[in-house]
Amino acid sequence: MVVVLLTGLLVVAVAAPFLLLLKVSYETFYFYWLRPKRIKKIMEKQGVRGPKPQFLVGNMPEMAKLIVESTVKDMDCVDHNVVARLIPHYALWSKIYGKRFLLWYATEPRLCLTDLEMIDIYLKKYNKVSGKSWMQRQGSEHFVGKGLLFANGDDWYHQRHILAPTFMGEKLKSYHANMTESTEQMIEVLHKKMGEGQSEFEMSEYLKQLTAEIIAKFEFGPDFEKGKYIFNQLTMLQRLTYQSTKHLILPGSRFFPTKYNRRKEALRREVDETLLEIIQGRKDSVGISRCESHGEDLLGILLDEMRKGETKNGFHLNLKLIMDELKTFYFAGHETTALLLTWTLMLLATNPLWQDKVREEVKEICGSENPSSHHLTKFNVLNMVINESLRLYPPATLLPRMAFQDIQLGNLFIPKGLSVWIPVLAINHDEEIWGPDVNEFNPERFSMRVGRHFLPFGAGARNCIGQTLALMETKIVLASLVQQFNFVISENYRHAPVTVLSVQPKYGLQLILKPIVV
Ligand code: HEM
Repeated sequence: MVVVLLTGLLVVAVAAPFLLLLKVSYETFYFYWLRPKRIKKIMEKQGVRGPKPQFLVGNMPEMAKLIVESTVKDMDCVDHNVVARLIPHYALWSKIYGKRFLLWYATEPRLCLTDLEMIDIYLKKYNKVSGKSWMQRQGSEHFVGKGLLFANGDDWYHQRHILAPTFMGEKLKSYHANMTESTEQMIEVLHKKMGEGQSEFEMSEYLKQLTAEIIAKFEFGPDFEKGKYIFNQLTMLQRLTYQSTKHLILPGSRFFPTKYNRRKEALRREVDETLLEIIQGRKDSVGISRCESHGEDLLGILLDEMRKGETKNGFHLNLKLIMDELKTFYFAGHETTALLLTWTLMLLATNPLWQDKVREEVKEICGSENPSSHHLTKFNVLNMVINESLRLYPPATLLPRMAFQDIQLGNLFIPKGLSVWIPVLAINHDEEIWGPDVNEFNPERFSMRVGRHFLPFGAGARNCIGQTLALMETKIVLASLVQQFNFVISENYRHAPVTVLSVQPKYGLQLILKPIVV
């Protein structure tokens, strides 16, 4: 009996690793081969086709080649017809296969969907059974971890619930003073440099620094200088991650000890250590002062929430998640707002009539006062200009959503595991939607209510949580700038939009500023 038992145990001990290996191999095979094949077949049956994918890399090499070719040269003039330049693969494949086609991001099939009614239903009704795909999450894990932007399911729901009040009502208005203060400081620097004889400024860099400071104050309050240091490191991490995305396509490649991976790991550790230092400082000062609150900034709000312990639903905010959230909000809120400001300034500099209109409106509403929260709701022309800028150069060029279960969208069946890829940039430049002047700067088109075809901040429950904050900041900065300066585009400006996660001016934005004398 004992011998049989021992033999049995031995067989299990020897076989277990093989069984495990078999299971892992099957799962990998299923994930990388069987499931995509199944999805391809289902989509083909519905008449949805696309370019032929290559083994493991899908259509990525072709996409990369097309983008390199389309962006190698600057544009001849300030032309907003940018779809063929920024997403040449969309321009090419939508012509061959129709606007609804299937492309392969490595082994992940993505359905390009431009049907506005379907998009509306998918984003609004199916937000609980769709979300960010494995590949997207892997690509961003190093710099934002498991924060709101890449969370799914219940995790996303609880985080959103905790964070939403930070962006509402009086809380939102309380960020106003910091925004004005930082904007004034930037304007002072510009005036000072003009006093020293400088007239041309590379504004995208100024705006990046300004928006980083504003978001650092929003997240870290009195510790914002340390926050800015963390953001610098995060920006480097983001760049490295972008450069190394090409390695993601190989299973397990993020564990390879490559130069990128080692550097990424060192930076990630440095960011986490500095964050922990700030957090410990906060906890210590609460302990010493016996104060109830950890502060009014995002970090304080999150630490207070952690102290409350588990929510009714069993969700517990922990230190790691707080750190992920702080990184997430920088990543989601910094560059997006800086780019909105940059492109809007470029559009105003190249459209002096609209610049004057905005200035007149700001003068009428604010007089010589700094723009404040009660002024912001009265801006109309400025709103139209901002919307037109978001349409022509949307900071978020696409919305990706993977279906986590089979979904029937009207006459279209979306199988579990298929990523839906909503090309916001292409929709924003679609002549059928916007009319023959689609590639012109015409803010007048936003004098009427905007329909569901305008998605700069997404739609449904997973829309941008920071949109009101972003718009408040954008209005304060733009109104303050037009109050102080007249600006024209410099002859050194080269119109060369490129996509590096979002749409950027490749060589920055060179403007000639002239102070307005009152
Ligand atoms: C012009 C500026 C901005 C634009 C154009 C923008 C755009 C977007 C879009 C399109 C989404 C939806 C993404 C998707 O559906 O996959 C999104 C989500 C998000 N945004 Fe923004 N954003 C901006 C500014 C901000 C700011 C200032 C913050 C925070 C301070 C922020 C935080 C977030 C977060 C955390 C999410 C994820 C929300 C969720 O999944 O529940 N964004 N943003």
